[in-house]
Amino acid sequence: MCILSGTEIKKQLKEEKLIIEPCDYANIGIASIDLTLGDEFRYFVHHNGPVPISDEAGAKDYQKFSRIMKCDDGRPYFLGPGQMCLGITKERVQLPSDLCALVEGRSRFARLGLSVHITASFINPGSNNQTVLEIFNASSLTLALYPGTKVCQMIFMTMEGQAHYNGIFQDQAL
Ligand SMILES: Nc1ccn([C@H]2C[C@H](O)[C@@H](COP(=O)(O)OP(=O)(O)OP(=O)(O)O)O2)c(=O)n1
Repeated sequence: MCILSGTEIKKQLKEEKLIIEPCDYANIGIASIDLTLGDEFRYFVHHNGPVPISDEAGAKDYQKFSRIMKCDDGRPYFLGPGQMCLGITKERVQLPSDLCALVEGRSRFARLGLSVHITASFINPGSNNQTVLEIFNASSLTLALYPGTKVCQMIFMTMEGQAHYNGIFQDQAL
């Protein structure tokens, strides 16, 4: 396994091996690219009874217990202490079959208690989608999430062998 440097990320983007849309080259760091927060958030609503965690749970199951809020015109989404919501990156990332990726937070926001995923950091080779973020506020403060913020970073790794994701989250919406 090898992590791509910023220079290698730019090279693969120029060769259109790796596709990120829209792509701002200024967001490429020394070994990752920052991705920005889209303007839709999914929050959970009260539900009577337990929600099953089982292999039969489909991609749409969590949507039954939730609602979408759109935050346009520069308005933030307010995430209270201990609350969780789903967000989605503005960028669509298309990985070739010999690259996989990790989505991770940025240190400056982690220090404020913001987690951009809850134990789901892995992006499969061949994935082609906007990344859904399982955002959690671990602090005692209310956090204001602004669409367009470079909220997370993606790290790219080469595969030993090739594989192509074609699962339920391919081409997903929030
Ligand atoms: N924070 C994350 C993590 C993953 N994904 C997307 C990209 C991954 O390629 C895809 C599948 O991820 P997992 O394999 O972790 O998910 P599941 O095991 O639930 O789904 P599947 O059965 O399709 O593998 O979901 C995402 O949008 N946001």
